[in-house]
Amino acid sequence: MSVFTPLERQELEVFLAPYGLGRLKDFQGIAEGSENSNFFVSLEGGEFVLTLVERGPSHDLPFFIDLLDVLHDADLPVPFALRTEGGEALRELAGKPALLQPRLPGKHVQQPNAHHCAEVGNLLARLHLATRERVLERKSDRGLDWMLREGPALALQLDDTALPLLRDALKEIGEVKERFLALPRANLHADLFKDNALFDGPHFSGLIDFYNACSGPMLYDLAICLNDWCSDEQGHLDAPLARALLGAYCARRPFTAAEAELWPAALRIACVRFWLSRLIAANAFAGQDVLIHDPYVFQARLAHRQKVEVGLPFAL
Ligand SMILES: Nc1ncnc2c1ncn2[C@@H]1O[C@H](COP(=O)(O)OP(=O)(O)O)[C@@H](O)[C@H]1O
Ligand SMILES: N[C@@H](CCOP(=O)(O)O)C(=O)O
Repeated sequence: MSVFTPLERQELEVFLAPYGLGRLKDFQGIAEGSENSNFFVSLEGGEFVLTLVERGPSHDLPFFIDLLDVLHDADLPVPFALRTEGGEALRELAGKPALLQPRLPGKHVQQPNAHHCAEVGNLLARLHLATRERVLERKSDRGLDWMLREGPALALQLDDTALPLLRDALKEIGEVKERFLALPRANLHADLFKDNALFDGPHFSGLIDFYNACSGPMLYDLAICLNDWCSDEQGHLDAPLARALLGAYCARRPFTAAEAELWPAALRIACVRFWLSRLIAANAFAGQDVLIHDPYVFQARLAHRQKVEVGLPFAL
C-alpha cells in the first residue's frame, strides 16, 4: 500500500466541512499511488479524491492548481482543486498540503490497443495546444540537468551491460541538451503512463497525477508517453501502437523538422529519466511497504531505442 499518512474519520470530517458538500459517507486509502497519500472520499455531494502531498516543495503547488484550472477550462478530462466556500484551494491536513478534487470516471487500461493509443495521442496534443501560447513556467525537478547530475553516481551500482548503456545515454544528453531544450515548448504532463490515464469504455475519461508537470519541449512529453503506452514486454517499440499514437497527435499538432531529427534522442532521454528515478526509489524504499517500479524495465527500453524504427510523421 502507499498511503503514507493515515487519516482518522473525525479529522477528515472537520477538513471537509468548509466545502459544503454534505456529510461524509465513506472514505478509503488508495493503494495504487507511489508518491502521495490518496483517498477516495464519498460525500453526500458526490465522489472525490483527497490528496495529501508527500513529496516536493510545497511552493510548487499553486503551479499545479493553476495548470489544472487552465486545462479544466479547456475541457480536458482532468481533476482540479475544489474551492471551499471561502475560496481556498490549497489547504492543510495532518500537517501535509491537501487538495480535494473530483473523482473522474473510468479505469486504467493494462493492455492498450491502437484505439487507446490514438486517444492518448489526441489528448496529449490537446494538452499542449491548450498551454503553448501561454506556458506556465516550472522547471522539472527531474530534468536534463538532474539526469546529468544524478546519473554518474547511480551508474556505479550497475553491471557491465547496463553501465555503458547509461554512460552513452548521459553523453548524448550532454551533447543534445541545448538543441533539445530549444524545441517548441508548452506545459507537459511529463508522466503520462498507463497508470495515470483512465478510460471509460473506449473513451479517454481522465488524466491524473500532475505532480511531474512542468514546462518544456512538447516532444519530450510525447516520448515519455510513447515509451510506456507503445512498448512490449521486452521493451521493443510496438510499431502499430506507436503509429496510432503519433498519427493522432500530429493530426492536431504537426511536427517540426527539428523535432523529427531529435525524436530518437527524445525517446532515449525519456528512458534515462525513469531508469534513474526508479533506481533512486528502489534504493530509498528497499524493504518497505511502498510500490516500487522495476528500474530494469527502462534499461531494457533504452537498449531497444538505440535504433528507432518508428520515425515522426513529418511533411517536408
Ligand atoms: N481524480 C481522480 N479520479 C479518479 N481516480 C483517481 C483520481 N486521482 C487519483 N485516482 C486514483 O488514485 C490512484 C493513485 O493516484 P496518483 O495520483 O497516481 O498517485 P501518486 O501521486 O501517489 O502516484 C490512481 O491510480 C487512480 O486510480
Ligand atoms: N510513472 C513513473 C513514476 C513517477 O515518476 P517519479 O519520478 O515522480 O517517481 C514510473 O513508472 O516510474
